[in-house]
Amino acid sequence: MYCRGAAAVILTYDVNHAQSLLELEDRFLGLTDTASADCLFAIVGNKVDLSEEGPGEGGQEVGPAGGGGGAAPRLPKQVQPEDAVAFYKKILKYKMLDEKDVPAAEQMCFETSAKTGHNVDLLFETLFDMVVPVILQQRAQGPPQTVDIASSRPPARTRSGCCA
Ligand SMILES: Nc1nc2c(ncn2[C@@H]2O[C@H](COP(=O)(O)OP(=O)(O)OP(=O)(O)O)[C@@H](O)[C@H]2O)c(=O)[nH]1
Repeated sequence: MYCRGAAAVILTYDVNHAQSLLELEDRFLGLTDTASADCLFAIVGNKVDLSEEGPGEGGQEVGPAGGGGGAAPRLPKQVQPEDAVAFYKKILKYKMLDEKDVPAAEQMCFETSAKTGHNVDLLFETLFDMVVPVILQQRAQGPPQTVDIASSRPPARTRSGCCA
């Protein structure tokens, strides 16, 4: 229901939890069936701030200890970028889309941290840069997909009924 007519879908998993990527495929991919035919898909591995290989608060790389300073111990990263790329390619297959007609997998797979903000702006700016021109073009070309009830005229009064 939420995906109906969607121009872009962001599928998010936890980089420290391999099962979360599998669940995207098993449980959530089918939910995108009602998205628009040329819908864009972004695959987002979140919570990189918790993983051993992830960036620190300022975006710098840190070691397994989490950069010191009492930070939570880092977790071994369970999902690698290439796993996300493979999942993106599975989506294209599922949607019967040709790789030539869609943005490259590497462009649509991100690793983020909602906690530190790492790559969050990049994710949304990349998607908006792709989606907004498409939406503007659709609006310019076709009739609106919604009905403006404020502009519709009231039905003409007709005389009817048993006493008319
Ligand atoms: N460290 C860290 N915690 C996060 C991040 N994003 C979300 N969380 C935390 O993860 C928990 C679940 O976040 P939700 O936004 O509810 O995500 P969800 O997909 O509904 O839940 P989960 O499947 O449990 O991750 C919350 O405690 C969040 O604060 C992140 O990038 N880094």
